[in-house]
Amino acid sequence: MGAVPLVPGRPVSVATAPIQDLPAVLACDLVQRYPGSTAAALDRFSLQVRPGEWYGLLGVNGAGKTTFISLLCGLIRQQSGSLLVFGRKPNAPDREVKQLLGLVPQELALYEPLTAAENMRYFGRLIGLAGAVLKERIDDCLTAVHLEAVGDKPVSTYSGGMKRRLNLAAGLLGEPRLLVLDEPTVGIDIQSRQLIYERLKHLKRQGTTIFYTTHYLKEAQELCDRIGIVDQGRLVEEGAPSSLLERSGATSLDELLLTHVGREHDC
Ligand SMILES: Nc1ncnc2c1ncn2[C@@H]1O[C@H](COP(=O)(O)OP(=O)(O)OP(=O)(O)O)[C@@H](O)[C@H]1O
Repeated sequence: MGAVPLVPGRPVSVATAPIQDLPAVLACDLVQRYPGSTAAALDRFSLQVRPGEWYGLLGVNGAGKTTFISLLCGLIRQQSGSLLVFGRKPNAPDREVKQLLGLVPQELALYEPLTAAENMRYFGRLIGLAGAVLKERIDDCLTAVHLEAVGDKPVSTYSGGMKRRLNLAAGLLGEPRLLVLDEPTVGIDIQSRQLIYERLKHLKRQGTTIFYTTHYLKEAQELCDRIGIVDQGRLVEEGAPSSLLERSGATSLDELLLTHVGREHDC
């Protein structure tokens, strides 16, 4: 593998570099088009996420956030450009990157008739966990999202907020270095949202890199180290929330986001 520039002018070799010296995400000139679509879902899209950073990708519906996350997690085939996660290609056959990455998808990926613990066992086995280690990870992750007391209940009996928390717990099973969350708190009350954010803050303190999308812009402003704004598949703004606002003169991220999107969009 080649050299990946983390700091301009200071390339590091992927083969020998410790994970923490590599960009968590390095995307260059991605172009992605769905079959039958005239407009590109991603249009020369580039961004870099530093290890240990909390990066928020914001944009209106249809801007391209989920498409980028799908590429990042190797869920769709990359058409053009380059993309590396800690120096590794997301869809490399050795699946090494899968051990570095945890995904909390927008759509709940849970089996309703199974209990929370059974769901976790299933997902844990998919990423190669087994035996006592798997049991310990399940206990830890259910406790982390305050579901340990109801782990033996079928998911069909859970509230929406509990399902969201279980979705997060499943993404934490492999102790990922990069946690990717696509609208992790959509449609849940402030209490469950708070719980999820507390857990994410804890993970960040431990060095986990967090990449997330949200429509809760006030929270993104408070939580993220840096924010990128995507519009019609292009990254149109990027920076620390405070400097973005200072630079643009906007009073909030909502206002800033609206200055970047075409009037035909709905938010
Ligand atoms: N499977 C698909 N087939 C065809 N077009 C798609 C598909 N998935 C997404 N698109 C289109 O690609 C563009 C980007 O969609 P994407 O889901 O990445 O946006 P998003 O920013 O995640 O939106 P949201 O905030 O609503 O989740 C949109 O124009 C969308 O209609």
